[in-house]
Amino acid sequence: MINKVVLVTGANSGIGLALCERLLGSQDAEGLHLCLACRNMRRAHAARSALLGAHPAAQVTLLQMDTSSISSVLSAARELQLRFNRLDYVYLNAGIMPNPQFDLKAFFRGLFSSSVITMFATGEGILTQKDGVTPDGLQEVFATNLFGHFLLVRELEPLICQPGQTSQLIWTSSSNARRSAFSVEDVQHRKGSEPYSSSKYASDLLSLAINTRYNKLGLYSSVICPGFVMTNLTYGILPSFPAFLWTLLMPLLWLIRVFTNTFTLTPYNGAEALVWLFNQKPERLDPRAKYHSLTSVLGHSYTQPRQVSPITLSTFRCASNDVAPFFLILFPDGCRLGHVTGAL
Ligand SMILES: NC(=O)C1=CN([C@@H]2O[C@H](COP(=O)(O)OP(=O)(O)OC[C@H]3O[C@@H](n4cnc5c(N)ncnc54)[C@H](OP(=O)(O)O)[C@@H]3O)[C@@H](O)[C@H]2O)C=CC1
Ligand SMILES: CC(C)=CCC[C@@H](C)[C@H]1CC[C@H]2C3=C(CC[C@]12C)[C@@]1(C)CCC(=O)C[C@@H]1CC3
Repeated sequence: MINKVVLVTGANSGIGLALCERLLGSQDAEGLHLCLACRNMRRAHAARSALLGAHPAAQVTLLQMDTSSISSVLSAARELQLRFNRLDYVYLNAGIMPNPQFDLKAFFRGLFSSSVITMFATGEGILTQKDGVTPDGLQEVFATNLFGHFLLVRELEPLICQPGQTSQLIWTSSSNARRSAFSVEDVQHRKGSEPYSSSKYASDLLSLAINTRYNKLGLYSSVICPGFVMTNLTYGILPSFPAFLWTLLMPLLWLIRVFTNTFTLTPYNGAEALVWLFNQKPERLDPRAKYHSLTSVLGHSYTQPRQVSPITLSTFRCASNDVAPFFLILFPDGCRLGHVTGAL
């Protein structure tokens, strides 16, 4: 019997896969149906086999979905409506940071500056990316990390906004999300060099907007920060730095935990806040909090809500006028897909 249906995007590796493992290993696993939404079916099958290897009785199904493609998201949403009559949790986790450029000079300057801890906690000032354009004509990072997920949410309304039932959306955001990287004049960050940071900030805003509009329909949205986790995404930041060198650096990375609890490092620890939210009553959550996966010096992982920082909050209030057009783009009444993409 199915009690809860959980959809996870980007579930075939890293934090998404660790989340699936942890959910299946938890006490509430009975009656859980996990649907892994992945763009690459070969990797999706490998992930499913690994999960079933450890939990042979688990209900794990696969769904092909490329969040950067409008047609793929639309057909995945249609397929979900055929397969399920409700979705209890939707983890919007798939994400990319393409062609990252690591500024070594800025890194060494940062090491000897007062902002060293912020640099390690957020990667601020040392990372830029070169974005591409998808066949739909959208910016790749924006389309993958934000827009495809937003479109999915809109298309899944019949499954996630049902009378007498609550559903949760949980976004994997980032400590790299920065207000200053986001502009309503350039929502997709076409002109800048930090599309990743911008897309993650936009997901924080979008989650707030979703709560304003959908809470009355029983749909709740939260954002989490997994911390700094060693995954394919982070290995890509220093491509000339082979994985075994990262392994050699592990003692140093553990040591850095003395200064910042954001070095969660393993996908298991990074998934902490995602698992924590699974067990919460969404009505009791603070919609303005960001839930952080943190790990102590001794390796104990825990979840901590952090209010959106005062700077961001006050900027958000001051910026409510310039943020409004962003929401208008996202939530025009009776909006049709063509209007949304056309407006962008
Ligand atoms: N690692 C870290 O330190 C941090 C990560 N995050 C966020 O965590 C999330 C998970 O990343 P992480 O586990 O680190 O990295 P991984 O690269 O291991 O996982 C990313 C997942 O997203 C999938 N994905 C990428 N593009 C698409 C697409 N177009 N359609 C569908 N799926 C896609 C990947 O699939 P495929 O295998 O096919 O590439 C993969 O399954 C991301 O949103 C990332 O931004 C946030 C903060 C820190
Ligand atoms: C000693 C040593 C070699 C440390 C690693 C330095 C940097 C490569 C990392 C320090 C902080 C990291 C970080 C990220 C990437 C790698 C670092 C810059 C992210 C930006 C990865 C993606 C995110 O969403 C947030 C991460 C914040 C911290």
